[in-house]
Amino acid sequence: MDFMQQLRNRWQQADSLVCVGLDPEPAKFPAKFAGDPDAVLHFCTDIVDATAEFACAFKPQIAHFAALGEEGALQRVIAHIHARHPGIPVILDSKRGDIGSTAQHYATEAFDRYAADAVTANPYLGRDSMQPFLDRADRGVVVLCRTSNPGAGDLQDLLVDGRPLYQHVAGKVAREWNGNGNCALVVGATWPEQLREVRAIVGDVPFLVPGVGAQGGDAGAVVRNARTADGTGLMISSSRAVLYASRGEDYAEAAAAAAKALRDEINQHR
Ligand SMILES: O=c1ccn([C@@H]2O[C@H](COP(=O)(O)O)[C@@H](O)[C@H]2O)c(=O)[nH]1
Repeated sequence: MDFMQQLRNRWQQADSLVCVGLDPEPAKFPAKFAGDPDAVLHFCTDIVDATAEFACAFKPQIAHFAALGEEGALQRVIAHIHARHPGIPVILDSKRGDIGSTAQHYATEAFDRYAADAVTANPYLGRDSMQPFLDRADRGVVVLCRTSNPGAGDLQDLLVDGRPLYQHVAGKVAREWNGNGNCALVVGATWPEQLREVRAIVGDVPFLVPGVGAQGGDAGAVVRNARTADGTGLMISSSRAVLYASRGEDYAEAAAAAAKALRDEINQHR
């Protein structure tokens, strides 16, 4: 089943728009993982199993694994999600983008090496740099549009033909790059007004929305401004606020409670 169909099914079956981010930081792990050579793998799979019922997607962030030399753990975490929680799509957050011949290898990395269902991608090298991802019609391509960070506007807000650059990205993705229907957009929860504007440009294209939880975005405002007519269209992503809800022995239960609380808060506004 392709990424978009999996996502739609999951929105309905789990009644959830929550994406659980997997950003392992061993210094924040509970004490029981000290001395475990597979701590990253074990912590992440514990979190996955605890939060799966509340998740429409999981989003491992590649730098959090690669910086630790834990690419093997990333592969095994994704394999674990597919085996134990089939139907929950995995978005590899790697923000790739390069000339076409290199981008082809990034697509192979995300979809074949890691078996991700979707990947985040940086559009600023243009259409040819996105083509190897777009051509994988069964996989999702989640294009950076208006990111959640404080400096997002430095470049993304520059006016081009009277409109901010991020609006051009939104229009291009929705009208030119989405021939296979496999595109989504990253729009930060920290920018409710831009969420509303981008939704008006792109119709029902799904949004990956990081920035609730540790970055302070308002989940209710995200939903009110950016849901689609059927009350879906969003993958609202939280990493640290779920992963590190407790550093004690109850870390898995606390993560589950945080994911459930986010799901319930979101659903109040749908
Ligand atoms: O615009 C963006 C794009 C990606 N991210 C990533 O999402 C998570 C956010 O983590 P929190 O702990 O929930 O703040 C992280 O992996 C970022 O690399 C983003 O924050 N903003």
